[in-house]
Amino acid sequence: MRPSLLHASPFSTAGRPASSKQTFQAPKSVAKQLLHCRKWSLRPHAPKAAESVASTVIDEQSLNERRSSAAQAASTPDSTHHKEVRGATETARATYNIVFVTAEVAPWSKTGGLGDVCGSLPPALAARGHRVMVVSPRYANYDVVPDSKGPQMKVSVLDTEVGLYHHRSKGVDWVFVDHPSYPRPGGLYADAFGVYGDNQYRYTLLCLAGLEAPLQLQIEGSTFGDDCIFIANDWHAAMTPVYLAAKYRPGGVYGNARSVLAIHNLRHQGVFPPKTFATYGLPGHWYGALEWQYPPHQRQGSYEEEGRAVNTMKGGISTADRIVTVSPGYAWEILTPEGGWGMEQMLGSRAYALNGVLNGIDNHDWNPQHDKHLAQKFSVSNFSRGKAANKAALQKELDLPERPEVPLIGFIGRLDYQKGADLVLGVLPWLMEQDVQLVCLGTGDVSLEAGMRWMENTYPDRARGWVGFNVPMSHKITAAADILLMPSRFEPCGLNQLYAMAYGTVPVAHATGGLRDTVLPFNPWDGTGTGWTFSPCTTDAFTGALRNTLETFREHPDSFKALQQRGMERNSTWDKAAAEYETIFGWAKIDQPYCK
Ligand SMILES: Nc1ncnc2c1ncn2[C@@H]1O[C@H](COP(=O)(O)OP(=O)(O)O[C@H]2O[C@H](CO)[C@@H](O)[C@H](O)[C@H]2O)[C@@H](O)[C@H]1O
Repeated sequence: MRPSLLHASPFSTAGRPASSKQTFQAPKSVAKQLLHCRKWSLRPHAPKAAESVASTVIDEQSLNERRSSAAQAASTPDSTHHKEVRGATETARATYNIVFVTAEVAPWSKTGGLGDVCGSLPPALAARGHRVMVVSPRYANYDVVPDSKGPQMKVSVLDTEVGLYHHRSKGVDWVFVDHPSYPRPGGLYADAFGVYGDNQYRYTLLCLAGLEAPLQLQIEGSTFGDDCIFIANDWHAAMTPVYLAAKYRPGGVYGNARSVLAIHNLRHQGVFPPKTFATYGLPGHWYGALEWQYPPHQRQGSYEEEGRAVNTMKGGISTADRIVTVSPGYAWEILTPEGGWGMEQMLGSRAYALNGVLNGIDNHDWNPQHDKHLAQKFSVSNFSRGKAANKAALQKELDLPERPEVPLIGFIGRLDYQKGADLVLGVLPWLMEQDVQLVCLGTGDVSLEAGMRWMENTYPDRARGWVGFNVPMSHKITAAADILLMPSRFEPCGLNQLYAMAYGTVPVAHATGGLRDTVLPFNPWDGTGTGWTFSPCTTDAFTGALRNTLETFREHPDSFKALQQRGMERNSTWDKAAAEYETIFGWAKIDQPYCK
């Protein structure tokens, strides 16, 4: 029986459209006020005295210790410059201590692309000579960190204590934050009853642990020190730049550090009732940096009070030194009312600090030459045979007629508004008349899950709707399919089209965000392109693109094969993105901290 798992969606809260009354306190003026309140605590009572327990409370003694350990760390080889010889010219490339703070990291935790990126960009940066740490929750007893050893250290944050488990692989220091609130029988962020009520608390702990780990965790004889670049990923980590600006810098720590807010999806902003501001332990005058005012027609009532809320993503946008999104196209779209989810004006005010860097893909996990999930591995030199073997294996596994000549179409993704699964159901009646096979894998919205089951029941000889989150199956579909559907309404980058192209599968995608940046439309006249794009995002436009795709598949097999080959030859490695991130870190270091 096929699993019907309730997939945890990464929504703590939905993002909402623009406010006409934004109340944002200019960070620089805040910084001036903060000069007068350097000593303050995140919690009213004193830290625990136990030696192994470090504290986030900043007092003069701990400040001095931190200053000296930062100076010590600065003298370790990792934070010095190293030289790279390029031909006859010797150039110095700065290396950085980089700290990712993220709610998920593959292979340990993943509900979507955030996990993939945070599992594969850090090793790419480490391979370029940087010292890299990734701080993420320990949702389960990961086997890389045996329980018997216990956490390497404990740190006091807010009103509690978290353990830090360290594991080193791929040149990266993976730090898992241990706290009773992380492991849950449901998903990472939600269960059958909805999103967890304490997500704000859980991810505040993560941000603070992410700021403490570089200062306190001894790794191979030294800490990362306080000259770091923090990459705060999405709303879960967006309080990292806020704390850096409101708590650490005014306390004399992390003066040389910089923060980068990485926006993978602006729709999810981490919105909570205004009264919860008190739980952050921030001085009252920082409320304005987080406050968000919704106009009456956009209020949902669940989080706001008279339209007011604290919005963690807004806090990140208003305090981070730099902002990065996961494609250049999306960096532009979030400055528009259509793509900004209410943040377009805030982001517009920071446009000079905003860049788009296209995601790469993990060249080992998502490589048809090494993929352990495939019935037959293949490369660009033998992809026709390899894909045919994988197609036959998938048809057999899913009990579909084993027909090599029929176009096999795939869809993989969250079943929600963003991914346009409803558009797949919308084109279904037409598509099912075209003698094709369709295999969908996804989970999310209950009505769309029901739609998938209805599809399979209605077209048992040509459609399969697998409701669940299944990584091996996603690899098998990507390898076996001839065509992959990505009718996303918006797509900050999108990884499935990149995986598809690397596996010789031709994407048919809505021309939006990262999809427009990566899927070059097929041009039959000059033989260029790697797929089909369509716009507007309607079933008619989608049908038109699919009609062209199927006609090319059937009537012009050589053109289709050339399309597949061009996709496989496309360079999607992380190295290019890692180099672009380096440039941005350099810009961040040249500038003064945005909030100090
Ligand atoms: N049912 C299922 N079973 C198994 N695997 C499944 C699955 N559903 C999805 N996946 C996998 O999850 C990942 C989803 O990647 P996307 O790029 O679509 O990310 P997502 O929208 O979550 O993330 C956000 O962040 C990423 C990373 O920056 C951006 O690319 C993206 O546009 C943005 O919305 C892929 O690896 C996919 O194969």
